[in-house]
Amino acid sequence: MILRADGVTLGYGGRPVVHDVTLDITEGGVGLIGESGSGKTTLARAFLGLLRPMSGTITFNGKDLRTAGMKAFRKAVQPVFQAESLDPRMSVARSIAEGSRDRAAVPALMEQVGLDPALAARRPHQLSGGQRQRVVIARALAVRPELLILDEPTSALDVTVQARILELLEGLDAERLLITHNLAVVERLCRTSHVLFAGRVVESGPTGELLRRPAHPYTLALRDAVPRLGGQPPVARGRTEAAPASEGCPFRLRCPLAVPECESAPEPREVAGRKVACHRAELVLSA
Ligand SMILES: Nc1ncnc2c1ncn2[C@@H]1O[C@H](COP(=O)(O)OP(=O)(O)OP(=O)(O)O)[C@@H](O)[C@H]1O
Repeated sequence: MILRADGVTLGYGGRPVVHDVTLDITEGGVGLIGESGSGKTTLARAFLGLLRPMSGTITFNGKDLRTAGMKAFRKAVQPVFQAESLDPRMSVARSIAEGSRDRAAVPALMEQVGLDPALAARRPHQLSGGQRQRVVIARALAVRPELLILDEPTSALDVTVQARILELLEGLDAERLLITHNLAVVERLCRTSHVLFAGRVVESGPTGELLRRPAHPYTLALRDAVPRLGGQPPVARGRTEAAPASEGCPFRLRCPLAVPECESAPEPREVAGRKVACHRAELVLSA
């Protein structure tokens, strides 16, 4: 299964919020990382066929989503959204079988995601947060998808429950596209990551390397904003509140390394095994 965005621009009411994104969903998990408002969910909605590109194409097995057989696509690509999306009036069993219409498969699916089948008659409010998230995952798995699109699947959960859900997700056969601002989660579930800033992919590459040795100052800022247990508080780099620049490099008003050259938009280029849109990538790598 191949899902690909090619030069995709997305927006609402004619106003673009994601610009010219090209990326493939490759094996081993793909992460979309970026702060709130960077366009992660918008891109995920387009990959689910829920939002049409203003320009560019999304292809599924080589066919434009606009003309691909939507029935096969809807089965192959399933969303795993936050547990709050469960219908409060539906029992666990009904929620899980909603897409597949196969009630007989429910007990096995519940066991697969670590839920006691005895909970089948409960409503969402009678479950813990972790149990609700398992229902959401079982519901997606019910149609045997090839790709799961996960939007912050663990962010509402406490750390120990989060760890168990991550274990469950790691063990599934389906490929995954994961949206998160949690770098530890993306490192665990995604071999490849794309960092979004202001609706643009600013850096792409192998997740581990990208986080250990960022080449874009925004990736560096994201990584250093993660408080480390027992470590120093994060150092504020640049002006963290500045709005994205509308011309040139969008990050330049926040960037501590910006130079006049950054007033012209950087083209993505290959540097140290990843793709990065920054005039100063070599300097960032040597930091
Ligand atoms: N339905 C909508 N109508 C108009 N603008 C929208 C809509 N949904 C999102 N936007 C805008 O699109 C931009 C990207 O939003 P998006 O939800 O994709 O970001 P995100 O990275 O997923 O953020 P978060 O992590 O907070 O979910 C934001 O500026 C947002 O205000």
